[in-house]
Amino acid sequence: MQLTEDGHLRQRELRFAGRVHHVRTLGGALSALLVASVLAGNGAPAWAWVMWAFNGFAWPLLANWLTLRSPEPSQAARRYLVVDSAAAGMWIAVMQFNLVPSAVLLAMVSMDKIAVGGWRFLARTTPALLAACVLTSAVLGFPVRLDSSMSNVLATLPFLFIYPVALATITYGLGRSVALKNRQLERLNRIDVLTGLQNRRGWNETLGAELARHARTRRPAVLMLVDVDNLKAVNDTHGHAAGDAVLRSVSSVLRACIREIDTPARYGGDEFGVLLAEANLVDAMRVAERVRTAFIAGRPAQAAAEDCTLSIGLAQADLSVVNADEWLKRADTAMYRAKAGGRNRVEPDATLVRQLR
Ligand SMILES: Nc1nc2c(ncn2[C@@H]2O[C@H](COP(=O)(O)OP(=O)(O)OP(=O)(O)O)[C@@H](O)[C@H]2O)c(=O)[nH]1
Repeated sequence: MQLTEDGHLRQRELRFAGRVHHVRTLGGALSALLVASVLAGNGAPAWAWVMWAFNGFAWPLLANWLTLRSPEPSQAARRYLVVDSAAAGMWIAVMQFNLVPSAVLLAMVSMDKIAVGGWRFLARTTPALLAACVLTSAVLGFPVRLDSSMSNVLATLPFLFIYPVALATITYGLGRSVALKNRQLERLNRIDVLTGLQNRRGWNETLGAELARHARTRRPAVLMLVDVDNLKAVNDTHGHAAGDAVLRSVSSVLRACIREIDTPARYGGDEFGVLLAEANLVDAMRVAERVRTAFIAGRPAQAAAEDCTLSIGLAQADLSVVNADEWLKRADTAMYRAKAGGRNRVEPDATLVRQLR
């Protein structure tokens, strides 16, 4: 099933909300342990335990339920993260600033805000944390008991170890998937959608690399430029889809007629190219002839009806070819000679002609 742009956006928002939910559920349970150890040590009243149970175990479920019902889950998730910060501020005050649990709670709450939205998001949530902390402390009469007992420290350890590891695992996974998507995009940027061949951008790089190799090793290479004859007539008479079918059939012929080490590409609208590696002039002429005749043999009926054929120009790499543009220009000149000579033919560029004689 194909998703609309809105559908994709919502799915992305829901994935984000899902991640926030999992982290909050884990953080809620782990922080409940450290808060419980301080509450127990301080002989906290019943209302504190009710709030503890709600915040540690019911709030993650409620926040997730509200987030999923929201038309904008991502924004809702961020809103409830601000509530999390406020809750942390409140618990720090309720724990009477018990040093180790308070410091760890503050560090973890800050860490997940930075993981979600960087320092800006931390700055957005910190006022809520401070306000809740000051307000709660004021209501309780500003009690301060900094000492942390051994049981406070032990109850803090699971939060201290498990939470950062979980957060780092999620962050690493996200980083990997972004890197993977970037690589996919980079690949797609070099591919022609209609034919699946390399596009001009990718091919130009391939040509540059081949020229550099030639300068180093003097290994031969020939650039073959293929232009479809009369494609406009196919488009005009039989429609654009018929023209597309012709272009696809050219790409199939190219693939079928060349070797693994050769690189075919769609160079422009109805222009194709093949980099024939390790090929001399005689090899290249033979391949080009094979391409020309194979296309005629297998071309779609509409292409045959419009006398749609291939004009092919060849240019060999040599040391006077300084860059890919120069190489292409030579092949282009040869290809236009093929057009001028009546189309449906193969022409080598002028330097090759001299060698042939
Ligand atoms: N169907 C289709 N047509 C395309 C595509 N890209 C370019 N064309 C068409 O290719 C045609 C190229 O026209 P021309 O340059 O006049 O070439 P031609 O009709 O093949 O004639 P000659 O090259 O002179 O033999 C134009 O009609 C373009 O619209 C494409 O992706 N699909």
